[in-house]
Amino acid sequence: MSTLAKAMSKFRLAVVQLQVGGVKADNLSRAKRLVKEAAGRGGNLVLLPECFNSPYGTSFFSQYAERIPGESTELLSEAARENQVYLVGGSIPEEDGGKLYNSCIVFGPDGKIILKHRKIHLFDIDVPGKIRFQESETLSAGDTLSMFETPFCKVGVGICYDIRFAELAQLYSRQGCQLLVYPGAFNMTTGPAHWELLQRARLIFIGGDHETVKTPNFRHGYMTFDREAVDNQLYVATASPARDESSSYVAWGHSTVVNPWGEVISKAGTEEEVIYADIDLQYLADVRQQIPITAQRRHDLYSVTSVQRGNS
Ligand SMILES: NC(=O)CCC(=O)C(=O)O
Repeated sequence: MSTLAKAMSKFRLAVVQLQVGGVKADNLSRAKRLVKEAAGRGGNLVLLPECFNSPYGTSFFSQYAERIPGESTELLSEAARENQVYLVGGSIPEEDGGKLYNSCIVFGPDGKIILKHRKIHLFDIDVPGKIRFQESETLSAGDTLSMFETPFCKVGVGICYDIRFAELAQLYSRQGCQLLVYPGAFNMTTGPAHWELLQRARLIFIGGDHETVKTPNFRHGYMTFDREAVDNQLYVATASPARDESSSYVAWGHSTVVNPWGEVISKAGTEEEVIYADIDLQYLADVRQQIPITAQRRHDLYSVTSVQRGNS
């Protein structure tokens, strides 16, 4: 492997576990300060939490919502450019066409917007006596997969509840993503039960040695798998807000990075902090060689079929 290839086979991921309060300006200035801190400690790609600029709750989305570009995204663009980092801007409540979305904006090191991911799966759950949350009461769902290229690897983006849907991660992996990032905000009920488990579960997929995906277009409600080989072992990173017991929605915390072997390689506590993980793509390749699930797929027994939603 050439020296350049070796250099590009590793990069530093920084995950900002941000203390989020009710004053947007304070959240933004804290976020900008910690992005700078992350870059100063070698972060090449920086991840912020879900709803990093405002309290997370259906009663807050409309009050804190912004158009994009707007106050929060312009600050993030500046932070990405000033620090020369890829910045996955957590998420913010977005207003567009009279609708509200939970939106993640990704910026390149030049500060330009690379993509916008609108949360595809809205967080609607009801665990009697524990938690009831219905994002769909105020938010609309996105309908597009979101991936971006970096000089290091291809990255797939989901927001929090999106992590529960293996099909999304599988589509990302089949499209060649080697890192999945999820700005999130699990809670004190599902956090201890599922947060880490879901991240570790997203790593390994039954490889498709003859399948990949034409660029799926959710707008037409279908996913099509064609035949081409890609592996499905990846790094997974999640960013949570710091825990605030006084807030109406208490975030679990414990932002985490998991490697392709399923090991937790970096994990935050519950306070505000930045955690770091050195992503080694040669290691990912080694794991894929050691557990060659792609080549072992039993196409004679099963295959992945297209999904056609009712409407076209
Ligand atoms: N903000 C979210 O989508 C929360 C998802 C969550 O807590 C879960 O259990 O899933």
